[in-house]
Amino acid sequence: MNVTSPEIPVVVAIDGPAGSGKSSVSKAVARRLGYGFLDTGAAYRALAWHVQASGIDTDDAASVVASLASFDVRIGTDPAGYAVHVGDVDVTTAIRDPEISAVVSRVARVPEVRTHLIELFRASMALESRPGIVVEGRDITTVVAPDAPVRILLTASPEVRAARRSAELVGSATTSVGDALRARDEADSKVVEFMTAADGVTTVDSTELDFDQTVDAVIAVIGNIQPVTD
Ligand SMILES: Nc1ncnc2c1ncn2[C@@H]1O[C@H](COP(=O)(O)OP(=O)(O)O)[C@@H](O)[C@H]1O
Ligand SMILES: Nc1ccn([C@@H]2O[C@H](COP(=O)(O)OP(=O)(O)O)[C@@H](O)[C@H]2O)c(=O)n1
Repeated sequence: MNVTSPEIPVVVAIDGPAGSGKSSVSKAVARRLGYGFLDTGAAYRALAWHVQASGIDTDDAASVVASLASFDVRIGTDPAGYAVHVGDVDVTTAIRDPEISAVVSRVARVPEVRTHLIELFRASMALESRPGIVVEGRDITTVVAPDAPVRILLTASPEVRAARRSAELVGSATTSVGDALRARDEADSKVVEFMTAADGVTTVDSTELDFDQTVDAVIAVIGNIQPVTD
């Protein structure tokens, strides 16, 4: 019998550049461990969607900040039934559109946006009812949850990341996907550091690993730090 079930869920913090496998690997890790899963990038994407749906220019920072008042976002933490809603609209698929990818960095660079969303992430982490939660993004290991017991930087070479992402986008050439990823990483890097591991953060490089090997590598890092229970 488990009489020591923690009130505060164990946080596994994972950061990395676009296409490194953060969402898919984190979701698989969460499923295996019976943990929750929080995709923080989805919140920034959902805000970019909301801003565009409201007819606001994503470059107009003051209007983007004002739009936070009507930004009713819900991101589930069930890794098996992952969905993102803004109000009543299911935007799970729409926020993956390359059109959103092209503008999301513009809303993510606004300090008031980051403060607002970080509060939402911390509230969601605190409310998690499973024994742990895998939280992935760009600044989880450094800003959102710097005290997390497990902190990982998931990387892969730019060529491999572009190839993986273009395989998902039917009809997109690897070179144009690679250019778009590079441009987004460059824009995001001006706001948060996620290309190199901060002190105490373990790097998992998936360039030479297949998907299952990458999940195993992340589980191994978690297992090294805290006992993994069924
Ligand atoms: N180690 C891996 N080997 C092969 N494909 C992978 C690996 N990790 C992730 N993928 C695939 O690469 C694509 C991009 O992964 P994703 O999780 O969306 O990355 P991110 O969230 O970092 O942008 C997905 O189709 C995913 O299934
Ligand atoms: N913790 C985070 C997560 C995402 N983001 C922003 O949100 C965007 C989309 O994140 P994402 O994780 O969905 O992107 P992918 O790496 O999956 O393509 C990033 O390009 C960043 O601009 C952020 O600023 N901080």
